[in-house]
Order: sequence, then structure tokens, then C-alpha cells
Amino acid sequence: MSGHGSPIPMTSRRAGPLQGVAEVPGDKSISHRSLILGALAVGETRITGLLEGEDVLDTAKAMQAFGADVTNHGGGEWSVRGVGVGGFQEPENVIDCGNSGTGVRLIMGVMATMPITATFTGDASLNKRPMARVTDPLALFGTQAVGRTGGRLPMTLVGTTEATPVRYEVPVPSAQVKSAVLFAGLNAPGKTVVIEKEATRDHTERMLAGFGAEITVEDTAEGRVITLTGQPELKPQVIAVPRDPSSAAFPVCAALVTPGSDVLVPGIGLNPTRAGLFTTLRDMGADLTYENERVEGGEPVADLRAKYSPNMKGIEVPPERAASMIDEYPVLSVVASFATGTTMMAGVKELRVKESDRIDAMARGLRANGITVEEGDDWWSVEGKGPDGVPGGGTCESFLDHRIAMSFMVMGFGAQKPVSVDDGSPIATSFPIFETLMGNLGAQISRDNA
Ligand SMILES: O=C(O)C1=C[C@@H](OP(=O)(O)O)[C@@H](O)[C@H](O)C1
Ligand SMILES: C=C(OP(=O)(O)O)C(=O)O
Repeated sequence: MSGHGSPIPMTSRRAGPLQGVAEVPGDKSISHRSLILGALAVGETRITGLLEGEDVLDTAKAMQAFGADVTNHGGGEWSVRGVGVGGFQEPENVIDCGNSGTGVRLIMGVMATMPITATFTGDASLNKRPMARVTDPLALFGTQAVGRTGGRLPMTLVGTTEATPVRYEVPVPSAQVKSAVLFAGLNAPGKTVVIEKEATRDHTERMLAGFGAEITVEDTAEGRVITLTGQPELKPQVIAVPRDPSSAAFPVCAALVTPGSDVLVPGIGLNPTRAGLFTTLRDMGADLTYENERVEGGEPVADLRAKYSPNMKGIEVPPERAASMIDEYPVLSVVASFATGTTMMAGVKELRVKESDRIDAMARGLRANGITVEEGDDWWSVEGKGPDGVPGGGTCESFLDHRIAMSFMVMGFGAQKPVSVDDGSPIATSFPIFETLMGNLGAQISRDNA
């Protein structure tokens, strides 16, 4: 859990080129779902490459509290002995999901249609985030929720004993909301239907099918229509978690803005619902290539090669691409600072309800480093200073948000003066080896404020 220890100030500065191979950790979204679906299967699911970041470790603890048997065998190998759909026991204590929106929202969905009561909490960041987007559709199944004003954590959910399946059109582009409804539908008899107007990451659909659930996805005029048949027996799986494209974004973007760099980031999942950043960087003129393209575990995968790219141009990022790169806008805004011209990012209101208000957090930090930023409710734009024109020299607040902290570290590698963050401790939620990995490529990060 982040935010419970002392803050870790960090500073990054220009050093030589970044070179070498960056083996980023396992995908966070798939790691959460591997533990949760493993806990709902009958028998033992084995997982390799699990992300051992704080967010996922909190989900592992939660699955244990609900009665699954979760074992860490070391070296990223885990096993989960599940209790079957509907089989969770009532936890004896409050479930603390730390910094993780994905963890808390998915787990709320799972327990919502079981005859148990559970209370959820998180850190200062998670306890500010909206939960009604999940508890509203869960109420349609018959689940009751009582939380703080505005639908905030801590919050108690009383699972329903008589779930009826629902048909729900997700009002915001959110894979967490979609997944919570599908997971609740698992223990409702009959067909639960979820409709999303814009496609969001589809790991839940793919993994439910992999665990043996009956699930169909249709592209219609209404949007993506997902139909799940409730009360399946889920079969335990052997899962190799692919490396996280959202973590790969950091060494990739660092290489693009650091003179002389050439970095290989192997084995990155390029599921189209996740790969929007890489398309955008290529549209900007980044020297980013896909090598050794292949299919692994049913997902497209490639080795990414990123080289210093002094000729990038600002672009208008297509709003319809937002969901496929939603966590990557902070680091994209850093790359945009090193491009020529303006980068416009629209249709991104969801950025305001992440671990921090990411438009506000980035705008403040970018301005502190000499960059001009404009913003509206659901858009923002960054004026590029060119490859060698980013002043730097600022200290930025990370607002308990790992992606804000890592983005400003990337800025410092290419800026004229060092860039600092007040607290890099949240980086451990999703990318615990970030400092070591960047250091091995030749980057300079120190634990102090310049
Ligand atoms: O389902 C998931 O694993 C995630 C969904 C996204 O959140 P939203 O559903 O709030 O868009 C994303 O930002 C988060 O990092 C992971
Ligand atoms: C938004 C994120 O995570 P979560 O919603 O799970 O806290 C993220 O990792 O960028």
C-alpha cells in the first residue's frame, strides 16, 4: 500500500544515452484478474510472471481473506486454489485495497452476488475516487452499498442472496465498471449483458472465456454487446502473464527523449485495446519499431525498439483512441514537451478520476518545468519546446500517483536541468523495479530533491 510510509523524494537528470534491454514486469490488469479468476475456479491455477507490485499484492491478500488459498512460490510464480463461483467466505476484517482502483472495483463486483458482507477501504488517493460507478449497476443485481458521502470508500457492501441477471450499458468508458458487472453476473442465474459504446481493455472477456465461462462479444450499432451466462464452473488455468505495455511506456518514452538512446523492450502485449500510446508515438514521428511480432497466449506480442527521436511533431490525438492509452497520457505529455508544435489530447475526462486528477497534476508539474499547458474539463494541450528545449529544474507533486512520479522522472532524462518529484514511493504500486531497470539502462535517478 502506498502512502503509508515516508515519502521518497526523487530527482532525475541528464546522463549518457539509454541503452540495453528493459524487461518490464507483468501486466497489472492481467495480474489482478489472474488472482481473482483463480480464486473463483475449482482447483489450482498456476501463474507465472505475476506483477508483484503493491496493487496486485493487495488483491492477493484480499483473495485470501475471502477464502482462496494463495501461495507465492518465488520468482513471480504463484498458485491460487479457488473456492468456486459463489464460494467466497465472509472476510473477518476490512479489505484494504491500498492504491488500487482496479482491485477494489473488481472485487466488489465479485462479492456483490454472494451472501456475504464486506467492508472496503484504501489509501488517501483511493478513498477519494468515485465508487458509485460500480455500486449503481451492482444495485440492479440487488446488492446494497453504504459508503461515505459521494460514494467514497470506506464502504460496506451487502451481497445479494437472490441475484437477478442485468442488462447494463456502461455510461463511462471503463474496463473496471464493465468487469465489475460481468464478475457480479458470474453468480447470477441467467444471462448478464453489458454494453459498452467505446471498446475498453478486454482482458476480463478473454480471461473469462479462457477459464471456461460461456461469454460472447458482438459488435453492433449499439456498441460492444457482451453476454455472460451465469453460474459456470470455472476451470483452473496455467497463466503466463505478459509484460505490461503501460510499464513499457516509461523506458520507451525515456529512450525517445534522451540523446543517443537505443532501448529494446521485449515481449510487450500489443492487444489493440492497450496499444494506443505506441500508435500515437509513431504518428508523432518517433523511431519506435515492432520486432519479432508473434502471438503468445492468444495475444499479439512484439519486442519494442525505441531510439532517440529528435524529429517528433505535436499531433491531435484521436479522442476515440483514448481508452486504449488512458494510463499513458501523463508520459505522452512529457514526450509532447520534447516535440515541435502542439499536442492536443481530447476526450480524456476520465483522467480526472484516476489515482490523482492527472490533467491537473501533469499541468502543474509541466508548468513548473517551463512547459505551456492549456486545459479544459475533458481536454488538455501541451506546447512542445523541441528536442533540446525543455528547461526542467522544477519540483513536482506526485499526488500519490505512480504514473505522475514516473512521467516526471522521464522528463528529467532529457531536460536541461534536473526534474524532481516530492514522493516517488507510489511507483511501487505498479513498477517496483523502475529505478533499478532505468539505472541499468544508464539513467540517473537519485533519492533526493535537487
Ligand atoms: O480494468 C483495468 O485493469 C484498468 C482499467 C482502467 O481504469 P478504468 O476502468 O477506470 O478506465 C485503467 O486506468 C486501470 O489502470 C486498469
Ligand atoms: C489508473 C490506474 O490504476 P487503478 O485504477 O487500478 O488504480 C493506473 O494504473 O494508471
